Amino acid sequence: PLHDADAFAAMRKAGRLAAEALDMLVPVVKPGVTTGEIDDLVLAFALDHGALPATLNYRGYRYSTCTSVNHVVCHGMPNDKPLRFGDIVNIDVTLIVDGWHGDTSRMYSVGEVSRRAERLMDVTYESLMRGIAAVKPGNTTGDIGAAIQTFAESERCSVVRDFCGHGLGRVFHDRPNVLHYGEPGAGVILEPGMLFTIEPMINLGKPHVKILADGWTAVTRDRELSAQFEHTVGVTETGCEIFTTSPAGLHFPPYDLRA
Ligand SMILES: CCc1ccsc1-c1ccc(O)c(O)c1
Ligand SMILES: [Mn+2]
Ligand SMILES: [Mn+2]
Repeated sequence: PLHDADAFAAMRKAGRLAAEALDMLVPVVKPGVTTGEIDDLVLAFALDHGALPATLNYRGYRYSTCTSVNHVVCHGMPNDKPLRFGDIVNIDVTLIVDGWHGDTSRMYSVGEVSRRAERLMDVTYESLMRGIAAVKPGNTTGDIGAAIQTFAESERCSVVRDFCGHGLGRVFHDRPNVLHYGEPGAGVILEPGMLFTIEPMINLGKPHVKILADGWTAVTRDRELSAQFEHTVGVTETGCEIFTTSPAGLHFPPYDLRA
């Protein structure tokens, strides 16, 4: 049977709103703004649109976003520290719309950033898109991970192993786990109707991560830069549909704010 049309319609709505929240932040993310202010804006955006952030009070996490700066790999907590010229920051938003989850994250450049930071963000975005290109019925989650790992490592970057993509829908996290590394043909066979995220974290240095004393913040052990992009996708009869594409075409930096 065709994949569940009602679920896809609901996921399009949730995914689009989460992408619009990230678009809204493009003119906001600049030197001097704090990640706490960014978090407040996303909560207000969600409430203004009748949505709720999925991370708020999720497993004791008390924020509407994750804001992961420079060598923070993921789960960076919003705080009162101003972003600095030259920082790169991942902002991760999951919005619940009519009970359905749209989960997406993007990188933002604060002012201008180094060529190596630019290259890392480009490699990470391309890694995500290579993973998405592997999504079609009959392929497996291992094909997704192998595509990401092969490309990232061909660019002399490394893949974080400690966190993975995940099934979602009316719940935030479900099976299958979607690893960002692995062997072709391994894992779960993809079928039309499956809903999951792909959210590779790519490091300039070694893959190793440690969790800070706050119990959330994951950082690279070697303190080298890390980047992440995340999309929510649905498997169709012929491939997949990306639910979290930027309606404004603002996929990755440097966003041309001069426009
Ligand atoms: C901070 C929210 C959270 C807490 C435990 S895992 C997690 C999280 C954060 C971003 C995500 O994209 C995700 O799938 C889970
Ligand atoms: Mn996310
Ligand atoms: Mn996720």
